[in-house]
Amino acid sequence: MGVLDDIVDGVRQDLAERQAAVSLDRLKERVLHVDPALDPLPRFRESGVSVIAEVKRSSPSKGALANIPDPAALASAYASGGAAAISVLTERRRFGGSLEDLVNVRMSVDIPVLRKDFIVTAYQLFEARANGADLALLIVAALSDFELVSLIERAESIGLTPLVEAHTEEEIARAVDAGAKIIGVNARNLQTLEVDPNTFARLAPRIPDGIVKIAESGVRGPHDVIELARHGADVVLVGEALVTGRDPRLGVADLVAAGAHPALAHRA
Ligand SMILES: O=C(O)c1ccccc1NCC(=O)[C@H](O)[C@H](O)COP(=O)(O)O
Repeated sequence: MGVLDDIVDGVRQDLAERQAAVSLDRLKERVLHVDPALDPLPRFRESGVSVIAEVKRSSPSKGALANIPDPAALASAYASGGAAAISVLTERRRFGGSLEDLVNVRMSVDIPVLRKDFIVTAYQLFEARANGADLALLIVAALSDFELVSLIERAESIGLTPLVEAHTEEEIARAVDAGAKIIGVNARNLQTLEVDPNTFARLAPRIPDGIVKIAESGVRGPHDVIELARHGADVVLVGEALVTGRDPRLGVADLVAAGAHPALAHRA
């Protein structure tokens, strides 16, 4: 069993417990009363590279990364540094996250918030929206074509914007065919955990114009942002470099400044 399958297995076990505690009908009711979702697309389509800054405590590849006692304070710092959105890892077993983190971050910022998790059922989408998420991650490698299409449709029907993640040429094609409006190219192979920094440059030309292109994983600093922008990235999603860096606000501000560099005005 690869790492991704192992993670999804644990996610399904935790999910069964939550489903036993809170019915889908109860979640649907909560979704009706939550504030409308924010649309991230206009910001992602602005000139310059947008930054999605991640709340990430630990990971399967690196173990413990950062003690984050107050995710809301971290998210506020990211927002004041100019982040376009916040990513919150809500998976518990391998990333140390929770839906509580999502709620706390939601209450602390007025920019879009992504639920970054291993979503395999509509129930998790309702959970995401009920707890204030504006976007939800859908990982192509974890889903059949039928599941991907139906989860995209379900997400959109409740106001969530799906970020569809791919790591290979074939997964990009599946994401495009499923109707993704935002595709994240993850440089990390989720079965082996290896990060190949050339993944975005190799796969971005496969993504049709009009679809927002996000470069995910392994972004270490401003130089990487400039390189990814040259290859057509609209957005970068950064976790480890920010949570292990010296100052989250300045860390984001440096990435935003790199992505706004005038030399990138005519980027691919
Ligand atoms: O980060 C991991 O080790 C990981 C392993 C298996 C599945 C997902 C994983 N990470 C989730 C992410 O996609 C990253 O947190 C995100 O792209 C940010 O990456 P980084 O900037 O390299 O922390």
